[in-house]
Amino acid sequence: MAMIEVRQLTKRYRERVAVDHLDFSLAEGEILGFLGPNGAGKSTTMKLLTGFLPPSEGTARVAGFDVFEHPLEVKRRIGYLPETPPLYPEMTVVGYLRFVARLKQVPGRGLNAEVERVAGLTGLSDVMGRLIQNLSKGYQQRVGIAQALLGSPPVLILDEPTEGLDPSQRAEVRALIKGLAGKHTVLLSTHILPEVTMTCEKVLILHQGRVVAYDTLRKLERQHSGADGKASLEEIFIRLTAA
Ligand SMILES: Nc1ncnc2c1ncn2[C@@H]1O[C@H](COP(=O)(O)OP(=O)(O)OP(=O)(O)O)[C@@H](O)[C@H]1O
Repeated sequence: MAMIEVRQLTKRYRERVAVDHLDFSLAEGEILGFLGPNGAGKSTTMKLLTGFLPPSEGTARVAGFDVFEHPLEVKRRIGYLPETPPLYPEMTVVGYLRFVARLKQVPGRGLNAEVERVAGLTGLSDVMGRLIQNLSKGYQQRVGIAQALLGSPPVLILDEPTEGLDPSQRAEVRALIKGLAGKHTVLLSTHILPEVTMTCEKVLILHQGRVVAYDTLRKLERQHSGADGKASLEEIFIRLTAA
């Protein structure tokens, strides 16, 4: 069974078509690099998949549940890092993570251990008592990733998870995401193409709401290679999103 299955998914904001008859699916344990220039429709697709927005047309299923018919079943199976993480700046890191864990119905007895587990994974253990508003942007981003991982949901939807991180934090988060493969199904949106090359086997490139490439990275590179050798993901991206 596909863990994410999107069929003819379409979203219009008045006359603007943000997502245009999108089709893709992800098998269990796959990581899909979800790419596209600014305004291509990535965040809108992620909001449709997580039930934050209703579609204009088409269907989306997560773990076999229709996103719009069974929103609670879907939300229980998804960890979502939106473009702007939903943080409460006046809370401490530990207070916030415990709060989200309760919202996600992590059982009371295992709650502290689960908070510690995600804090360890995201490198937050040393800042648990600090107020979120006093953390650097990179650490705030880690808190956003940590809340998505709470409860170990089978599907993770990460909208630019390394945004605002410095190069070493970025490498850490990349390794973390790579480590999620196999155990979690991950939809990963990013503008950092080497990140995709390092973490994803499969890539989907959106342009003006439509799919312009959807394949394994290896096949795309082969397909776009010329006499001068193998095309890089960056070259492929620029070529397909130029118009
Ligand atoms: N609430 C809204 N009302 C009207 N138009 C919107 C709304 N949200 C997004 N759009 C438009 O829909 C299109 C897709 O936007 P979206 O944010 O999904 O793109 P994106 O690929 O995530 O871009 P970025 O990489 O800049 O985050 C854009 O043209 C955007 O202006």
